[in-house]
Amino acid sequence: MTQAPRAILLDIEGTTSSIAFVTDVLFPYARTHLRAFVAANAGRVAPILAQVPGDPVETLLRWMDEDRKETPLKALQGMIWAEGYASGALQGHVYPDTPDALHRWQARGIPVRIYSSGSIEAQKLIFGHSVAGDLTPLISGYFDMTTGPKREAGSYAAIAQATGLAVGDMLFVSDIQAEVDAARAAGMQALLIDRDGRTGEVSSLAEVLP
Ligand SMILES: CSCCC(=O)C(=O)COP(=O)(O)O
Ligand SMILES: [Mg+2]
Repeated sequence: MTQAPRAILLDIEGTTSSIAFVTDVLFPYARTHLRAFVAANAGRVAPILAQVPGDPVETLLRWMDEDRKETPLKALQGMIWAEGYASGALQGHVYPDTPDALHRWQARGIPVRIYSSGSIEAQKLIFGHSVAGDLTPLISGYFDMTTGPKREAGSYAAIAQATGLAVGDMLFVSDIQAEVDAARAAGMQALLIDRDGRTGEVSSLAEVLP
């Protein structure tokens, strides 16, 4: 029998927040502001651009078109979004059941952590400036691709080790089957969420440890 999870690990895009917010709002915002941001912040972005082959800006634009989960791209997107959130141009989308679930799990003493392709800075921004207010006090930790790719079992083992929990005590929720499969291959509990209610094991976080 599967034991009750002692901690929860959540994906963002398609899980806590809508895919449309990421693809139709966040990604275009970063694309539109990339050139001006790089020009205005040459010193700050130099270490990031040094990790990008070829003409860095052209490569970053191509990576954006291909939705590549490259660490330098994710770092730069996070820096550009920071300005958007600070100015009020961006507000992080979360489904209404997301803050409800975070409060419910906190009341039960179940810590919640995030694992997303977005940089840790970008993760803190979407929850810190969300449509439901600042949700960061309800989140115990953040993991991004610097821990490892989301479709590799080793990443989930590394997250469990970093949190000091047995991997089987954690429950991961994601809208991507390959991520759920990787978590299960590591021995983590996992649930596939489909916000459209078609193919997932759940369609809302209200169904996760209700
Ligand atoms: C932190 S919000 C932006 C998410 C992002 O950049 C992305 O590529 C989607 O990542 P996820 O792993 O949450 O599906
Ligand atoms: Mg996702």
